[in-house]
Amino acid sequence: MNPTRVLVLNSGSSSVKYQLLHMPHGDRLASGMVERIGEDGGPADHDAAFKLVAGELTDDGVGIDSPELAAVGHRVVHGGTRFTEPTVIDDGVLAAIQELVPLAPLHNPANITGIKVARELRPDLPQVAVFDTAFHSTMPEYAARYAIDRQTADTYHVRRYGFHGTSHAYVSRAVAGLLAKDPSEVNVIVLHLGNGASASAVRGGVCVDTSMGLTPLEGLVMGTRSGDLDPAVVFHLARVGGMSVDDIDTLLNKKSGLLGLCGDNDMRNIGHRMAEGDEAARLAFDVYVHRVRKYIGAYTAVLGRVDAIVFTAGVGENSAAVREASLRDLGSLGIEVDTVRNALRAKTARLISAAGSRVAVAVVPTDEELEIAQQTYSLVEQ
Ligand SMILES: Nc1ncnc2c1ncn2[C@@H]1O[C@H](COP(=O)(O)OP(=O)(O)O)[C@@H](O)[C@H]1O
Ligand SMILES: CC(=O)OP(=O)(O)O
Ligand SMILES: [Mg+2]
Repeated sequence: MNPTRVLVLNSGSSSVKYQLLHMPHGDRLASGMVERIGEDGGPADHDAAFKLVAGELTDDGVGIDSPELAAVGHRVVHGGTRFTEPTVIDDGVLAAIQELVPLAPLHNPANITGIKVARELRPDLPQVAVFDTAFHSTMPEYAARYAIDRQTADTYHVRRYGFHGTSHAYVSRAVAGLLAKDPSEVNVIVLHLGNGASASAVRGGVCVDTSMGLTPLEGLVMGTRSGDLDPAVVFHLARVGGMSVDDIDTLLNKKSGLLGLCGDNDMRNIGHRMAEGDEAARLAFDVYVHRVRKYIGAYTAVLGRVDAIVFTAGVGENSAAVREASLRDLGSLGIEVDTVRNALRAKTARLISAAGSRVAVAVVPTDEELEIAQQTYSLVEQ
């Protein structure tokens, strides 16, 4: 009997999640999560978080020691142009992931820590990297290129890479299933609204544009990241504000977005504050939603025909208010939401569009861990 279990480590900017899955069906045997890394009440950093995770993994029941374990699958956020497929990690691959740290400073170091921890626990197992950037590698060059000097861009690898690709891939395929269609038949706008947030335009199962860029800073308003802004804001803050490049980096990545606008990066708290008439929370919400609407309009034009808009990740799956405000009065684009369906709380994939809506609107819980497990298993099974 070949081993049929896969352990998945998914570390994001503020959390580490793990799951043990039984393949090929993907039944979940164990799971856990460490959250609020670097915040009050949470572990100080990803090293501390992985110590906690390693402790749980060596406990009875989770089975890091199990002979049934076939591989460990790791979410790796930045794969550059080199990694567009799931990859077995050797020292050369690890060094390449390390070289990409400047392009994903909040993420790749944590992914490397996870790889090292898993290697130490099970040096005998294949460790597989599944890259956030991979699904976006199919973007046409005119979508991936920034309009700057080509030679400079090429020398410094400056281009749109896109992130959350594992989620965009999973969710765009799942929504096709919900519509009883093959992924190749549907054009989808995916809105991954978590702590990090990104939109993508997926034509027939292939990504043709996405909102995140060289790094996971561009695009939508996020928990602590600004998303799109005039690049001259950076020069202005340096020249007139006297801020260093590192200060500005920290400002835009960690002190902006919802947090910068109203002091709160959690959409739940923002909802409570809005209910009490808090003006700053209302403005943060309005800025956030306005940006989502702009990307829906942009990707509608990019795709030409849109079959489905799908919301996923913490905010997208749970905030009926964000979904409602993002799609309000878009009947001219063929988008009509059923307010009752939208307000229902559920943990399953579901349609929330009105019966006559030309564009289907759906909520699909993302499952990056299952997607990583499947990609990992199909690589090591051969
Ligand atoms: N019930 C809810 N209503 C509104 N927002 C929610 C709810 N539950 C979670 N969220 C939002 O989801 C965010 C986290 O999303 P998640 O996808 O788990 O983030 P990440 O994986 O990027 O760390 C939180 O910041 C919170 O604002
Ligand atoms: C790429 C990215 O932003 O990831 P996360 O949402 O986990 O921070
Ligand atoms: Mg996430």
